[in-house]
Amino acid sequence: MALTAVVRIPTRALLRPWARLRDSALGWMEPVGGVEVSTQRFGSQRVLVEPASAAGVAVMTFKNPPVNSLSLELLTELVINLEKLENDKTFRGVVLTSDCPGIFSAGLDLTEICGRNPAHYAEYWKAVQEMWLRLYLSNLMLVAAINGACPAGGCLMSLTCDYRVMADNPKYAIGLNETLLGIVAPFWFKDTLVNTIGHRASERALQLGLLFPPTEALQVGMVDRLVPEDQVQSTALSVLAQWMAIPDHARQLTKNMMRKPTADGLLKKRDEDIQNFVSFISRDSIQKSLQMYLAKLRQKKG
Ligand SMILES: CCCCCC/C=C\CC(=O)SCCNC(=O)CCNC(=O)[C@H](O)C(C)(C)COP(=O)(O)OP(=O)(O)OC[C@H]1O[C@@H](n2cnc3c(N)ncnc32)[C@H](O)[C@@H]1OP(=O)(O)O
Repeated sequence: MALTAVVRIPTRALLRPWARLRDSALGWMEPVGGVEVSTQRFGSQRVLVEPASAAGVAVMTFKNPPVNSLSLELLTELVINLEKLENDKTFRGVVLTSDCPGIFSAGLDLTEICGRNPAHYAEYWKAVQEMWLRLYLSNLMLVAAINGACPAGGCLMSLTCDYRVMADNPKYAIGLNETLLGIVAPFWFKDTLVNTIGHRASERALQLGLLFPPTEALQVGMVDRLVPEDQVQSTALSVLAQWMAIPDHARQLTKNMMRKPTADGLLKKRDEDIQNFVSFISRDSIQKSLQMYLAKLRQKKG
């Protein structure tokens, strides 16, 4: 791929995300008898975080209607809230789920990668990388409660989790469908998929941009369990309860041993990956494909 666009990569957003967002984490920590414990709902506008009834577990719910697209704001809030959970040693596990009926996440926000300038593409891609790195290398046990459609970036987010529970509804599908939009899933999307379903299945899924209905997703290993829609979150919580029985230290070291080499692939060339993305996404032909895809989505209603 030609590396033509050279852009300045703004770092302010993700190095100090707190500086950009009004922190609405009221009630995050309450001093009780000199010990700080998390007691109530916190989070931010688009990412709600609620301690579950089981000790040590939180539910992180994405609320970015209509489709939980991964806007820059949502990505930033996700990273902030994850970091808060990581720093609060009372939490060991998190369920990730959606507040948008029938949709886990529609993936990257197409309005962030269409019709903007190179500096914006760079800032946005850095936020996507940051989301992936933080989730993929999280010390917390992460379980995705996939309660709806889960294409592209939404699928990637779920693949960073340690376990995936999906609603058994044939209307929903999950997969990395980038080629259908005329774009190419980056190597770290590919690596995450290969680590989950293996090389041959990934090769086919990525080339064809396959969106798997739940039964097929289970067969190929993209999700770990299917349950009726109203049991997705409770099942995710009971899976976490089983994982909690494993000593954290040993589990965390094992997770890191399994995942660090993949994450290092991106960490070693983050800036190059951003330059690649910016030069690819800025091409006229790619912008035209994305505009046509967005127009088709918008026309669906009309
Ligand atoms: C070298 C690097 C290369 C680049 C690598 C890029 C990597 C990742 C790619 C992505 O993640 S791109 C995003 C891919 N996502 C999709 O293909 C999903 C598209 N959306 C849908 O299929 C459907 O919207 C849905 C999620 C199945 C939901 O269907 P539903 O019928 O409930 O809702 P819609 O009417 O389709 O949509 C409502 C509303 O939302 C807008 N919208 C949908 N998806 C997106 C999105 N990803 N980004 C921004 N906006 C989105 C849709 O246009 C509608 O808008 P309005 O008409 O209400 O204005």
